[in-house]
Amino acid sequence: MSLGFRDVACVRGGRLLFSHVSFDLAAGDAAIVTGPNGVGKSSLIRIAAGLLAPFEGRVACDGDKALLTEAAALDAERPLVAALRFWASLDRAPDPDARVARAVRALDLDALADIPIRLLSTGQRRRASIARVAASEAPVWLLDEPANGLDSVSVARLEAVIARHRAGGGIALVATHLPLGLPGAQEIAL
Ligand SMILES: Nc1ncnc2c1ncn2[C@@H]1O[C@H](COP(=O)(O)OP(=O)(O)OP(=O)(O)O)[C@@H](O)[C@H]1O
Repeated sequence: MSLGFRDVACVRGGRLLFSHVSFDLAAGDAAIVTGPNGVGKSSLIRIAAGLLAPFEGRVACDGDKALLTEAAALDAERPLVAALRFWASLDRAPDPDARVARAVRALDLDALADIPIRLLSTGQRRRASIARVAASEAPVWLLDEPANGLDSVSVARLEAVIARHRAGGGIALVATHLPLGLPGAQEIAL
């Protein structure tokens, strides 16, 4: 699996946000996208996800992708585990229930399993969204500000989940303005 940007430029609303962004990520690699508000970090993640076309350059991705953005992308009315199972059952990987169970444990969400998404706190909902990505077991994770709203214990859990993903050969591309421990990650400073 791999994810590569070659001389990628991004234009939004007629304005050039960045250009000549190149990087290559292979199995086990991570990159952190940094820069001030409005520089284009979320836009870069959306380009990697295939939701936004690059203005110039090329993006190559070999492997299924899982995307985390500001929106939880979980059914607000469903209980947490049911909402996660909905997505997990659509993934290519086998055994959705086991994948959800592993992700729920990793994000310490067991006690909230039956609570509807709409009743979760900001940080709990963010942990649920991270669990959605983790449960997908997709090889390429695209995470936009995953640490937003998390307390320090949850940030440590997020770091551990990403580390395990990489140890299993996964790739993580992470936009963040908060410090995040991703050992050996490349920095893409916009
Ligand atoms: N759909 C759009 N149409 C026009 N301009 C847009 C659109 N979406 C985003 N922009 C602009 O693109 C610029 C970059 O936005 P983006 O969300 O990628 O930045 P960011 O680096 O992630 O910012 P932040 O740190 O505040 O999250 C901003 O000036 C924003 O207003």
